[in-house]
Parts: sequence; C-alpha cells; structure tokens
Amino acid sequence: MTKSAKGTALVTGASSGIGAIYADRLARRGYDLILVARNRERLDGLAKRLSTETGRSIEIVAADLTKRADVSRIESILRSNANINVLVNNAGVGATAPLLASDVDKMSDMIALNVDALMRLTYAAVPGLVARGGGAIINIASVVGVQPELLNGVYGGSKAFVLALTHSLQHELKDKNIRVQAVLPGATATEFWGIAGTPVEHLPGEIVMKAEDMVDAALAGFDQGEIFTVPSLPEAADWQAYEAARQKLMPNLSRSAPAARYGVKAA
Ligand SMILES: NC(=O)C1=CN([C@@H]2O[C@H](COP(=O)(O)OP(=O)(O)OC[C@H]3O[C@@H](n4cnc5c(N)ncnc54)[C@H](OP(=O)(O)O)[C@@H]3O)[C@@H](O)[C@H]2O)C=CC1
Ligand SMILES: N[C@@H](C=O)C(=O)O
Repeated sequence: MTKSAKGTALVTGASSGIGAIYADRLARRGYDLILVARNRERLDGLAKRLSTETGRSIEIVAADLTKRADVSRIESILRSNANINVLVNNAGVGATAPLLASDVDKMSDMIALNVDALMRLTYAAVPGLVARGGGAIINIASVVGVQPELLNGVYGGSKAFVLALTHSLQHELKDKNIRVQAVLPGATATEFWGIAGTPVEHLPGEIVMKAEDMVDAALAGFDQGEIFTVPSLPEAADWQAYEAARQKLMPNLSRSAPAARYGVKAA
C-alpha cells in the first residue's frame, strides 16, 4: 500500500462515536490513519472496514490516555512519524452529575483524559508540524466550554481549557501554516451520554444531533477556515459578536490601578 499524498491523521477516541466518524471521513478524503482508543477489537473492526472501502493504510494503537505510559507511546508516534500532518484530539469523557453527587477521583480521571492527554499530544505533534511546514490540529471541545452550567462543572472546565488552548495555539501558530480548529458540539447522539450518566434517550430530541451530521458540519467549518465551529449555531455572526466582546475587554484586563468603580485610592 502506498503512502497517501494527503498525509496521515492521528485520531484519538476513534473506536466509537464522533472519533469513528472522523476516521471514516478523513479516510474518504484520502488520509492514512492512526486510530487510538482503549478498545482494540472495535478499532480493528473499523480499520478493516475503512481500509477495504477506501484503500488507505490504517494503523491502530490501543492506549488508555488516562495512563501516562500509554500517553507517552502516542507522544512518541507523533514525534517520530513524519507523515502525520493532522491530529484530531477527540478522546474524552463527560459527566452529568453536579459536584455534590460526583466522585472526585472520577473528576481527576476526566481531567487526565480531556485536558492533560490532549495537551501532551498537542505538544508532541506541533514541533514536527512546524518543522515540516504545516498541518492541522482539530480539538473536539464542547458547547459546555462556554456554557458550563449545562452539565458537570469539571467537564465544562475541561472543555473551557480546550477552547483557551485553541485560542493560544491559533495565536502562536498562525504564521506557520498550521490550521487550528476547536469544534463545539452540542448534544450529539453517541455512547457519551450513557457513560456520562444520562441516557441520550432522556434528552429532548430537538437538541440532539446525529453524530454523522455533527462531524460533516465540523469538517465543512474546517474547510471554510473556521477556528471555532459550533455545528448547531445558525448565525456565524453570533460567535463573531461573542469574540468581539472578548477582544473589547483586552486593553483593560491589566492596568496599574484598580478601576474607579471600586473606590480604591491607589497606594
Ligand atoms: N456526544 C456529545 O453530546 C458530545 C461529545 N463531545 C465530545 O466529543 C468527544 C467524543 O465523544 P463521543 O464520540 O460523543 O463519545 P463516545 O463515548 O462515543 O467516544 C469517546 C471515545 O473516547 C475514547 N476514550 C474514552 N476514554 C478513553 C481513554 N481513557 N483512553 C483512550 N480513549 C478513550 C473511547 O474509546 P474506548 O472506550 O475504546 O477507549 C471512544 O472512542 C469527547 O471529547 C466529548 O467530550 C462534545 C460535545 C458533545
Ligand atoms: N453534550 C455536550 C453538550 O451538550 C457535551 O457533551 O459536551
């Protein structure tokens, strides 16, 4: 099998849901794939199907991204495989319970996966992308990154981290031909919900998107050059207004004196 001229995409959390659909769509766009998740059997089934249907080279790597040794193995692949030009940071878990009903150790595991692993894989991938003159990082965030009141607060915080990191990556890498995108799905019909503690069937149907539609919209947003893609948001202008409000704060976020409205006489 010849190497793809498009390059290789490494997709985390590819054994089900959103990650499996990214794998499908990227293979059909001509990318070779490295698929990462814990469930080897599922990865193997997907890899066999996609390589038969698309002719692409598909490698699988079973790894638990809450375990530092497993994360290190994926970091090594990202550092050493010069064909990799796309990283899809998708693996993640959530929770729907509030603080008073949550197990704090589970919160730490969530941060290990949603925050620490995503950060380490990004840090492993970016130097090679820069050295090779370009590539893309796609981070699967969530609408809870801007609406943490919706589900468990640590889950919201983990996705706010992804949004902040994406802002910073975009700022740091914009002159290096590296595309950075954060995707903010709303409720999407995957196994996520059962694992998070609320079966998806318990949600009102009108707020739940099919995972295929979510990924296709996210990839359309990528093709349109978006940095932040909210697949369900009808008006792009609404996100632009949100971003403009953030930018408007910037000149006053760090000053030598407290604002007059606090009535503090500067020492
Ligand atoms: N579904 C939704 O409503 C929304 C989902 N998202 C985000 O989308 C992303 C994908 O979730 P989704 O597809 O919905 O859910 P799924 O549960 O279907 O997929 C999660 C994926 O992450 C993998 N994963 C989970 N834990 C680990 C781990 N410890 N190590 C490695 N891989 C792991 C799972 O594979 P395995 O079990 O084989 O390890 C699976 O492939 C997540 O980041 C989620 O936060 C964002 C907004 C909405
Ligand atoms: N379902 C999403 C929010 O609606 C999420 O899981 O982040």
